[in-house]
Formats: sequence, structure tokens, C-alpha cells
Amino acid sequence: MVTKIGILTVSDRASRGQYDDLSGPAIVDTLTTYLSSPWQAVYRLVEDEQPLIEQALCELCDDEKCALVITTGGTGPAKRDVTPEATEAVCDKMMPGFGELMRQESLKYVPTAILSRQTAGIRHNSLIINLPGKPKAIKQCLDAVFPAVPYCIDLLEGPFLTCDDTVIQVFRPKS
Ligand SMILES: Nc1ncnc2c1ncn2[C@@H]1O[C@H](COP(=O)(O)OP(=O)(O)OP(=O)(O)O)[C@@H](O)[C@H]1O
Ligand SMILES: Nc1nc2c(c(=O)[nH]1)N[C@H]1C(S)=C(S)[C@@H](COP(=O)(O)O)O[C@H]1N2
Repeated sequence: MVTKIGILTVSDRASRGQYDDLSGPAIVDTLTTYLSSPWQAVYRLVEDEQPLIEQALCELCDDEKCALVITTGGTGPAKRDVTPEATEAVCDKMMPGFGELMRQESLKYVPTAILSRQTAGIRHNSLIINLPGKPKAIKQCLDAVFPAVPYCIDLLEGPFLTCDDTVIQVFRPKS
């Protein structure tokens, strides 16, 4: 079975074509290096508008049945940064450990890591994870949290993801 993974870029300027979205493709590139089980990206690009972000998240989880949805952008303190609010609005439960770990890891690279309000949560059987907008932040954040992602998806009764352990070491507690 091919696992669907949603990739949602939230950016006013990329949506308007003022720059190319580099962060969505960086998520695809990073996941391609990690995953050894078959998967397929379902990509969306929206402006920093809460209703549009919520709608895209709901479509990716409910209609596309993505086991995992990764967002990039809109996590900061600026007025139009509302990705964490949209995530919380569509989730049944929040997973604050993801944001905590990603900020801690990002602090090794930039002192402004604490400006990201990135979070994660569960909508039905899907895990949603927020990443900052900067293309460089993608791998830095995913390297930190991805070891726990396949087991989280197991607990949500989703597909069994396997990874290349020369690239990323996934952890599943022994039953
Ligand atoms: N999806 C993206 N693709 C390429 N570069 C990006 C992307 N998102 C952010 N960046 C880069 O990171 C910088 C800071 O990102 P930030 O999220 O603050 O964007 P922004 O200034 O809020 O604007 P916008 O929402 O229009 O992307 C941007 O100026 C841009 O250089
Ligand atoms: N790993 C990493 N995390 C990072 C950054 C970065 O460059 N690398 N940028 C920070 C900055 S400058 C901001 S404003 C916040 C929010 O970014 P966003 O609004 O693009 O999501 O993420 C922070 N987290």
C-alpha cells in the first residue's frame, strides 16, 4: 500500500508567485531520503489565511486520507502567521512534544528558533506537524522528530512506515 503524505506550504509570497516555493520541495526531498516504504506526496500551497489553511488540512486528512501532513510556514509572531491556530482548530488532540523538540534542535542553528510557535496534533487518524517557512529549517526540524513519527502513525492505526536506517534511526518500543 502506498502511504499518502500531505505537504502544505503556507506562504503569501509563494502563493502569489513572488518567489518559488522551496520549502515544500525540501520536505519531499527529505522524506525521499528517509522512507524505504512506498509513499506519495499530496501537495498544496495556500496563503496565510486561517480558513484556507484549515480547509487544506481537512482535505488532506479527510479526503486524501494522508497518514501524515507536514506544513511549512506561518508559525512565527507576525500578524498573518496563523498556521498553529489553524492546526489546533482542526485537531482532536495536540502533541506539544514535537514543537518543543524542534525548537530545542533549531536553537543549535539560529537564536530566533524560539520565534516559531510550530506545533503538531492529531486529526482523526492523521498526524499533522508544523515546520517553519525557511527552506533550511525543514531538514533540521524533521531530523529531530522523525524518529518518533512511524510509531506515532502505528498508534493511529495507520500504515507501517519503514525508513533507511543509514539516514534516520526510527524508534519503536518493543511490545
Ligand atoms: N516556501 C518558501 N520557499 C522559499 N523561501 C521561503 C519560503 N517560506 C519562507 N521563505 C524564505 O524565508 C524568509 C522568511 O520566511 P517567512 O515565513 O517569514 O516569510 P514571510 O516573510 O512571512 O512571507 P510569506 O508568507 O510571503 O512567505 C522569506 O523571506 C523567504 O526568503
Ligand atoms: N531550524 C530553524 N528554525 C527556525 C528558523 C530557522 O531558520 N531554522 N527561523 C526562525 C524564525 S526567524 C522565525 S520568524 C520562525 C517562524 O518562521 P515562519 O513564520 O516562517 O514559520 O521560525 C524560526 N525557526
